[in-house]
Amino acid sequence: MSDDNQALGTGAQAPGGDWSERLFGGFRKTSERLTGNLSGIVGKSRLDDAQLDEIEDALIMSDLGPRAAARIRERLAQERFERGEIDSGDERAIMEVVAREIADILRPVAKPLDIVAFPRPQVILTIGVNGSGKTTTIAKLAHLFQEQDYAVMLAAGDTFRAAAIGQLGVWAERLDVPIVKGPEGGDPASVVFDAVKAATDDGTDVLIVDTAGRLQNKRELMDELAKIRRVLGRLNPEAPHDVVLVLDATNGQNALSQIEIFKEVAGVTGLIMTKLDGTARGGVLVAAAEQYGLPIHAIGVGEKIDDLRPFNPDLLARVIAGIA
Ligand SMILES: Nc1nc2c(ncn2[C@@H]2O[C@H](COP(=O)(O)OP(=O)(O)OP(=O)(O)O)[C@@H](O)[C@H]2O)c(=O)[nH]1
Repeated sequence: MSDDNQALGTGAQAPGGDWSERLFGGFRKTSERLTGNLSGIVGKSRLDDAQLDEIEDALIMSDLGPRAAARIRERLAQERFERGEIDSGDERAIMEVVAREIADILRPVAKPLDIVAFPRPQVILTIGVNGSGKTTTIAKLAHLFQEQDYAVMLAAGDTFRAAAIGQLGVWAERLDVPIVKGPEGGDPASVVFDAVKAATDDGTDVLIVDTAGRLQNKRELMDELAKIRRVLGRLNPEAPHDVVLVLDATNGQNALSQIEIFKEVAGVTGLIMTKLDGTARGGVLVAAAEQYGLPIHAIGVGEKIDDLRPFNPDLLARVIAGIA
């Protein structure tokens, strides 16, 4: 088992330079944007109200969202009050405060996806718009659970597009995990029914279900998910145990409206944010945590099978603030 995946399962930080280097590399653009936005402000004058306003605006411009920005501003104002004056020229001291508040925002939502369902299988429904990285994330999760010695099965519940079924099939073959699929245009609920039956009969620990993410037709999506839930419930009243929304960080604030919609139509129980590598919009992770308080299970920082990282709030906060 790799350190990365062990860490994801336990929520702890894995040792080893490679792990952190890749995480830092992934978040480089986000932290550069944040520090870039702030560097024109801090160090200019005393940390007065006007400057705090500018810092708040810069945090909003860095995708952290108005609520997190207001919290950070408040914390800076408080520290200035308590400690006398934060030297505004001391960028490091300011970024330490920023990181502390971000960590406080992220800590309550850090929750690894643990396999605890009894009876098995634990059914994880994955949802998200096309292109969010859902299929890749399913593969990464399957790999992670395999590494933890769980028996994994996939269900190709996105019967809307042949490509989606095919892509998941390729991953299943590569990972050597069984997959249950139906014909293109078939009934997703019937695929899910077959999958739960097969997983139960085989003593599978985790069943990861792909679903179609057609947000353009909310009603249809809602009906489809409701039907999947009904069918699942018939076989196992506890299922689905998890409804994981996969979000693409490069969508920035749009990712937040997706949370809003999917929460309403699908009863989201947790988030995985992907493509945090190579985007300057990683601040949206903080906005999502602050606004919705939904558990964040992991983050995607690349296209490779082990590019799913644990959600480590303290480390992430420092990485985002550029002081890790
Ligand atoms: N850089 C980066 N690319 C990613 C990440 N996760 C997924 N991708 C890529 O994003 C693209 C879309 O990923 P998919 O997994 O196919 O997304 P999907 O949501 O299933 O999309 P559809 O197949 O269109 O339904 C692929 O090229 C993936 O390799 C990530 O964390 N980082």
